[in-house]
Amino acid sequence: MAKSSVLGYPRIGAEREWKKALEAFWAGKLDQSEFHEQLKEIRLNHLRKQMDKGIDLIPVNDFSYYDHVLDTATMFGIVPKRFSYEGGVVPLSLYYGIARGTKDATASEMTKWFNTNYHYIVPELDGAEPAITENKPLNAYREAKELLGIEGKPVILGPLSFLKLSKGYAATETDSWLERLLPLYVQILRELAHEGVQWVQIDEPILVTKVSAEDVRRLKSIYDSFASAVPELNIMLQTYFESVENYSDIVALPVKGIGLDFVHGLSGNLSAVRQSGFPADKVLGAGVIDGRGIWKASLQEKLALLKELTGIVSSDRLIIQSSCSLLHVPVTVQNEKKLLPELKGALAFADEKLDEIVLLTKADVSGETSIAVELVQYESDLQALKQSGERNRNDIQQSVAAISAQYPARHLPFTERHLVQRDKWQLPLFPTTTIGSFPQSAEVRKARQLWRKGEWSNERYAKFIEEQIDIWVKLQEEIGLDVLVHGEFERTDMVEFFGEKLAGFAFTQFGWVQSYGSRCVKPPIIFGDVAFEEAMTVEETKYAQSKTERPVKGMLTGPITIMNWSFVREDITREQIAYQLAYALRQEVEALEKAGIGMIQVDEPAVREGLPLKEQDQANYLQWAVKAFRMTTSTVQDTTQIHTHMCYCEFHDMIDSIEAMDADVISIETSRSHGELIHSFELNTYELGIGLGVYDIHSPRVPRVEEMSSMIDRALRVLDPQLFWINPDCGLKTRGFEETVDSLRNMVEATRIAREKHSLTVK
Ligand SMILES: CN1c2c(nc(N)[nH]c2=O)NC[C@@H]1CNc1ccc(C(=O)N[C@@H](CCC(=O)N[C@@H](CCC(=O)N[C@@H](CCC(=O)O)C(=O)O)C(=O)O)C(=O)O)cc1
Ligand SMILES: N[C@@H](CCS)C(=O)O
Ligand SMILES: [Zn+2]
Repeated sequence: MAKSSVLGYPRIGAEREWKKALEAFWAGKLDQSEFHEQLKEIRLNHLRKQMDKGIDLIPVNDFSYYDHVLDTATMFGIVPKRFSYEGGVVPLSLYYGIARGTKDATASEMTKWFNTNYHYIVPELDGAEPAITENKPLNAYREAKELLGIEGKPVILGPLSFLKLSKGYAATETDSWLERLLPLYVQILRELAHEGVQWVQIDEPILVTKVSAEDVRRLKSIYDSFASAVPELNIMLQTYFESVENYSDIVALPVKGIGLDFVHGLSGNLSAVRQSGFPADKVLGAGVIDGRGIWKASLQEKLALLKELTGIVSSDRLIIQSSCSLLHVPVTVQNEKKLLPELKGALAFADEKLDEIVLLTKADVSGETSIAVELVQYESDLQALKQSGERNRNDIQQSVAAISAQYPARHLPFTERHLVQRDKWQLPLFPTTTIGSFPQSAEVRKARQLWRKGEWSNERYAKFIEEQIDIWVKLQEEIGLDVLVHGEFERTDMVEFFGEKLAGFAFTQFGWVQSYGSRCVKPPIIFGDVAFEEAMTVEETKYAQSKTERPVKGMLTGPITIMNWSFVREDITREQIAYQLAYALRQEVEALEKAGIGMIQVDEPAVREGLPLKEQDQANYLQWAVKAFRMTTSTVQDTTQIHTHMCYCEFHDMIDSIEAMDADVISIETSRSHGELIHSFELNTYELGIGLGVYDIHSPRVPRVEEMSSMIDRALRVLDPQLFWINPDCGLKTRGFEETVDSLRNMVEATRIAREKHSLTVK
């Protein structure tokens, strides 16, 4: 008989109690033992929930105090050299220091977890002396067993993925690093086996990306050594987010189970299983319930899929599970009270996905009739959404089809636009600017809360926002910035804000997901056709511009980012959704221009994260993503300067596409990866305006002038000084007031020094 499982459960809690505990601890409002107690309570609640729902194999060690990749690194004593660490259990202060930076040391780089909006802390191997500091999976297993009687399934990030996601070593050192790490993994697994653990889930998501022959060899040697060290342990080699490359090598590995994604890797994995079969001595972890989407599954379709799979793998060798960890979806639909019934009826978050998994397993164990009622209910819920008027707006569909039939372009090419814009704007060498947001202080959030509750009128709230703009326009002038912003005080989140004003979106009340550390996002749901209804940003931008002679940049979130940071409908393609968004946002760009705003930034930080994991799908995605950006921005006059901004990922492999977006200026995150992006510009030419972020905004640490000067000097060795801008890495909404002002003052000072140094050499 099939069993049920999930690959991981959200950490944050239905009311974000995890986030609140972390932030209270950091703020000194919880002492360490209270903090541990609160987190334990949250962890146990999550395990209890899975047990009560009837999940057979419940994951443990998926919980984290910040991030599971950081946990793996610290479990092996891998701590960046710049922190003082002399071995042993990594204390919480150091753990959070690595993640968030300290007064004396910068934080580790943070980057996207594959193609999701979750960010992990990149382990730095350089100079590390790996040694086991504590067996975290074992501790988690013991806790679940002793306190709840749960026979947990420890989850561990596998060695190949861990190495591939780390930095600080040369490719030629991969084998020697593997040799150092393998005995540690073996020791962890031995202790688990000794404890009587039955199943261990070893995550190797890297296997869905292009894997070299060398890596396949490494994979074999890793799992051979595990098999000979702990033959009694059932290892589920788990993959997710796409279909595996090298199916036949993977299923030949000496492990008990192979976990495959039959949602996001459906066609590849299913055809591999169909063509090559599945080994008779192994268990198939069938990821049939979407771990990162929010829609109810069609149980009928899932049963048909499972029927096909059980034709190849007998039920007793099948585990019905989520396609990936449920970390990427909100906790429960149950508390949502404000959604349209046809929408709410079609949603499934983490807890509802547990129900779906249990239902499908029940159908396998007791026959389809045992879930007959649910089968009918699910189909009727999905039908109701399909028929919603919001999904069937012919006017929008026709306009978007007409506009997207042509390839959008500005009137003049950049080289000519650049000259016209130089004459118009008369900016100094190395213009300084910021990315858009200024600190969202407690006062700002409180004001918004009061307004949302109806305790503040629209007028009072608008007045409050204007006061914030006043303060920051003055401050920006006083600090000496050249291109100002209004500060985005009216915005909760850069996606949610726009979604709330466009047609076709819905918003949950509690649908939070972890983005990085304690920071969460509440992705909007694009469930209908998207349309512009009224100007969204003109009032605040115009107001800020009225308060200064210096240019104020208008600030929008781009179509691809809005799409990638929302949960989207699945009845039309992502490309179609992107064009609908682009058409709506173009109307906002035009409204800003009409209101006299001559610099407009269209942020696209999430372009990279939407890049398909399979190389063969990437060019097509980039082609329509670039087209959507150009649809948004290309109808403006030549003198109007279009900016864009990107952060949070590696961009070196997509510089050509970034250039094809044809933005007059891009500001791009560089500093947290310690300038690695600059190296890419040594290899690629980039001939549009560019500001490389000169300081990391994720850390409360105020960067020194010399640090920024050296970033600037390094960048100017490879970039055209005439096209170079100076700015922070990203928006400043998460920072405090004083550190922001001090950091910007230092940035302006570093710019002054650079201008002095370079003014003679630049014509
Ligand atoms: C730039 N990034 C973004 C990503 N994805 C997005 N969708 N948006 C992004 O901006 N992905 C990549 C990066 C990730 N970076 C961040 C940066 C910062 C945050 C963040 O600060 N998140 C906040 C929540 C933001 C928000 O919507 N705040 C609301 C308040 C909501 C709230 O907490 N309300 C309280 C009551 C009010 C109070 O007393 O504070 C409640 O409901 O209890 C607002 O401003 O009104 C966070 O706190 O985690 C996320 C990703
Ligand atoms: N304009 C946004 C971009 C964040 S990626 C901000 O400044 O917060
Ligand atoms: Zn950013």
